[in-house]
Amino acid sequence: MIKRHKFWERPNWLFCLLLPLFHFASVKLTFFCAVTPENSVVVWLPNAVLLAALLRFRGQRAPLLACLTFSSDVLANLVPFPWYEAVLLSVVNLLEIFFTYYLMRRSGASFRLQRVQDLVKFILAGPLFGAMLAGLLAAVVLQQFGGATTSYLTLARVWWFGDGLGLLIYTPLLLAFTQRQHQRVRLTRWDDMALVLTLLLATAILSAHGGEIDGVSVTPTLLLPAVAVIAFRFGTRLTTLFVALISLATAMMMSTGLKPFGEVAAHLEVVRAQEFILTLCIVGIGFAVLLSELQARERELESRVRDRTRELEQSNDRLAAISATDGLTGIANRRRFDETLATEWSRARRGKQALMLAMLDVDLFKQYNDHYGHQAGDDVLRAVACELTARIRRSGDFVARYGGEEFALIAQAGSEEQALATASNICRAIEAMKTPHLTSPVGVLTVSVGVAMVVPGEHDSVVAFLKAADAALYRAKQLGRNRVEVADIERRATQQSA
Ligand SMILES: Nc1nc2c(ncn2[C@@H]2O[C@H](COP(=O)(O)OP(=O)(O)OP(=O)(O)O)[C@@H](O)[C@H]2O)c(=O)[nH]1
Repeated sequence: MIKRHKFWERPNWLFCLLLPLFHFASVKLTFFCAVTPENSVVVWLPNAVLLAALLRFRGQRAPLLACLTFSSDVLANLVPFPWYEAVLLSVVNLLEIFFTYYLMRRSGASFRLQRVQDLVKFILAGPLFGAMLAGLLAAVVLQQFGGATTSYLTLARVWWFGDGLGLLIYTPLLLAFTQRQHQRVRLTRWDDMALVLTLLLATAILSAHGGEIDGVSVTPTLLLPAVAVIAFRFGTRLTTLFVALISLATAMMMSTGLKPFGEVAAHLEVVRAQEFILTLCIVGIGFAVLLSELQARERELESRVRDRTRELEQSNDRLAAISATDGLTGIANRRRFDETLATEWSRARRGKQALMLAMLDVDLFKQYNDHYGHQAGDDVLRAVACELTARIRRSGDFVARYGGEEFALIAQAGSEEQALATASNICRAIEAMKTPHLTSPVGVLTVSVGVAMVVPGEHDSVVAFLKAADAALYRAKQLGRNRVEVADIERRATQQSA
């Protein structure tokens, strides 16, 4: 099985086999509906087959496709015309299609015909100029070789309109059914019924001899509002199909002598039918394409707004992360620390859990800076931050740079002993880094730590908690540095050297 999207990538062998068959059938169908002695037809469908193929495949294998449809055109024309006339008329058809294709390429129109501007370019290139050229040439052939009795201008006009309408109706129809539509129309049972009723109404109107149904005067113009509603409700695909069916029905009724446009001369009847179908096309297909373009623009706008909102959210997230991060060490900053402490405080209070806060300060850091330089001081702060982060074990634990050479650790601790052990470990870990500090009595870089631990109660405050940890840190400094002091929150002094 050839997949649908693959099938439409390039004209493959299957397509090349089907194209002339389809083209031949379309010529036969069109002749079946021929109404004038010169074989003038209301709508000439076959040219749209090759044009749609050229547009769909963007001109790939154009000579091959042209040869295939030319052969089928000549073959089908051999029945109503002598061979030289059949060949000449097929050449005219080919010229029309390639001239249209050339004009569309030159105008830069998208071959998908899904925007109004592309549809307008297509109408100018095909139904207007391409079909007009064919009409002027075909009328010469019909008069010179076919011995047609109708005037040259009438022949040219009927041919032009027939070809033009064929291109106008069937090219968008064939393209619509061979390419993906922006939006799929889901038909309800009511929609199906409305479509069938409209087709019945159309049949009744077209078979009313351009006159009356049960005393009510009706003309085919009555179908215009119906086609407008179809375009509004069902999109390009179904509208072009509907217009194609109506045009086919019109031609067939004329060919069977039903005279939907009243008792008028044959060539005048063709002209009236063509004008009616032209109006139907402009209203139906034009409206459908306009609506589909507006809907596509709306979708594009919505998707752009979605993209922009996502970008904005991402940059907001980035900004939030930047505003919560310390630029030098890359860990959380004071602002984030304040937020986290407040959150953890509330959580611990709700869950009646113990909360531990450790404030760390690098010892004799001014002297370190003075001795090793500010840059080396920065490196040390980064190294301490790195070590603290590595020491965090549980997911709820949190480390921040509180300011200057001071850091803070928030953690859940089961007991005061645990909190003390954690702080002591950190203290020893920093000393174990063995960062030379010649102006310190220890000879290496050390930190002092003040620890506070509490199960937050109703009368406790986070500010007092912070102050207690700070006071413990101050005590650690006073008592000789490189040590841990535990805050005396419940008036129980605990002291431990690191
Ligand atoms: N290199 C560097 N130094 C900083 C930074 N922030 C603060 N400092 C320095 O840290 C030093 C802190 O000095 P002090 O408050 O006197 O404390 P200390 O020298 O560590 O003495 P103790 O705390 O009593 O052990 C000052 O010299 C500040 O300039 C920083 O981001 N980078």
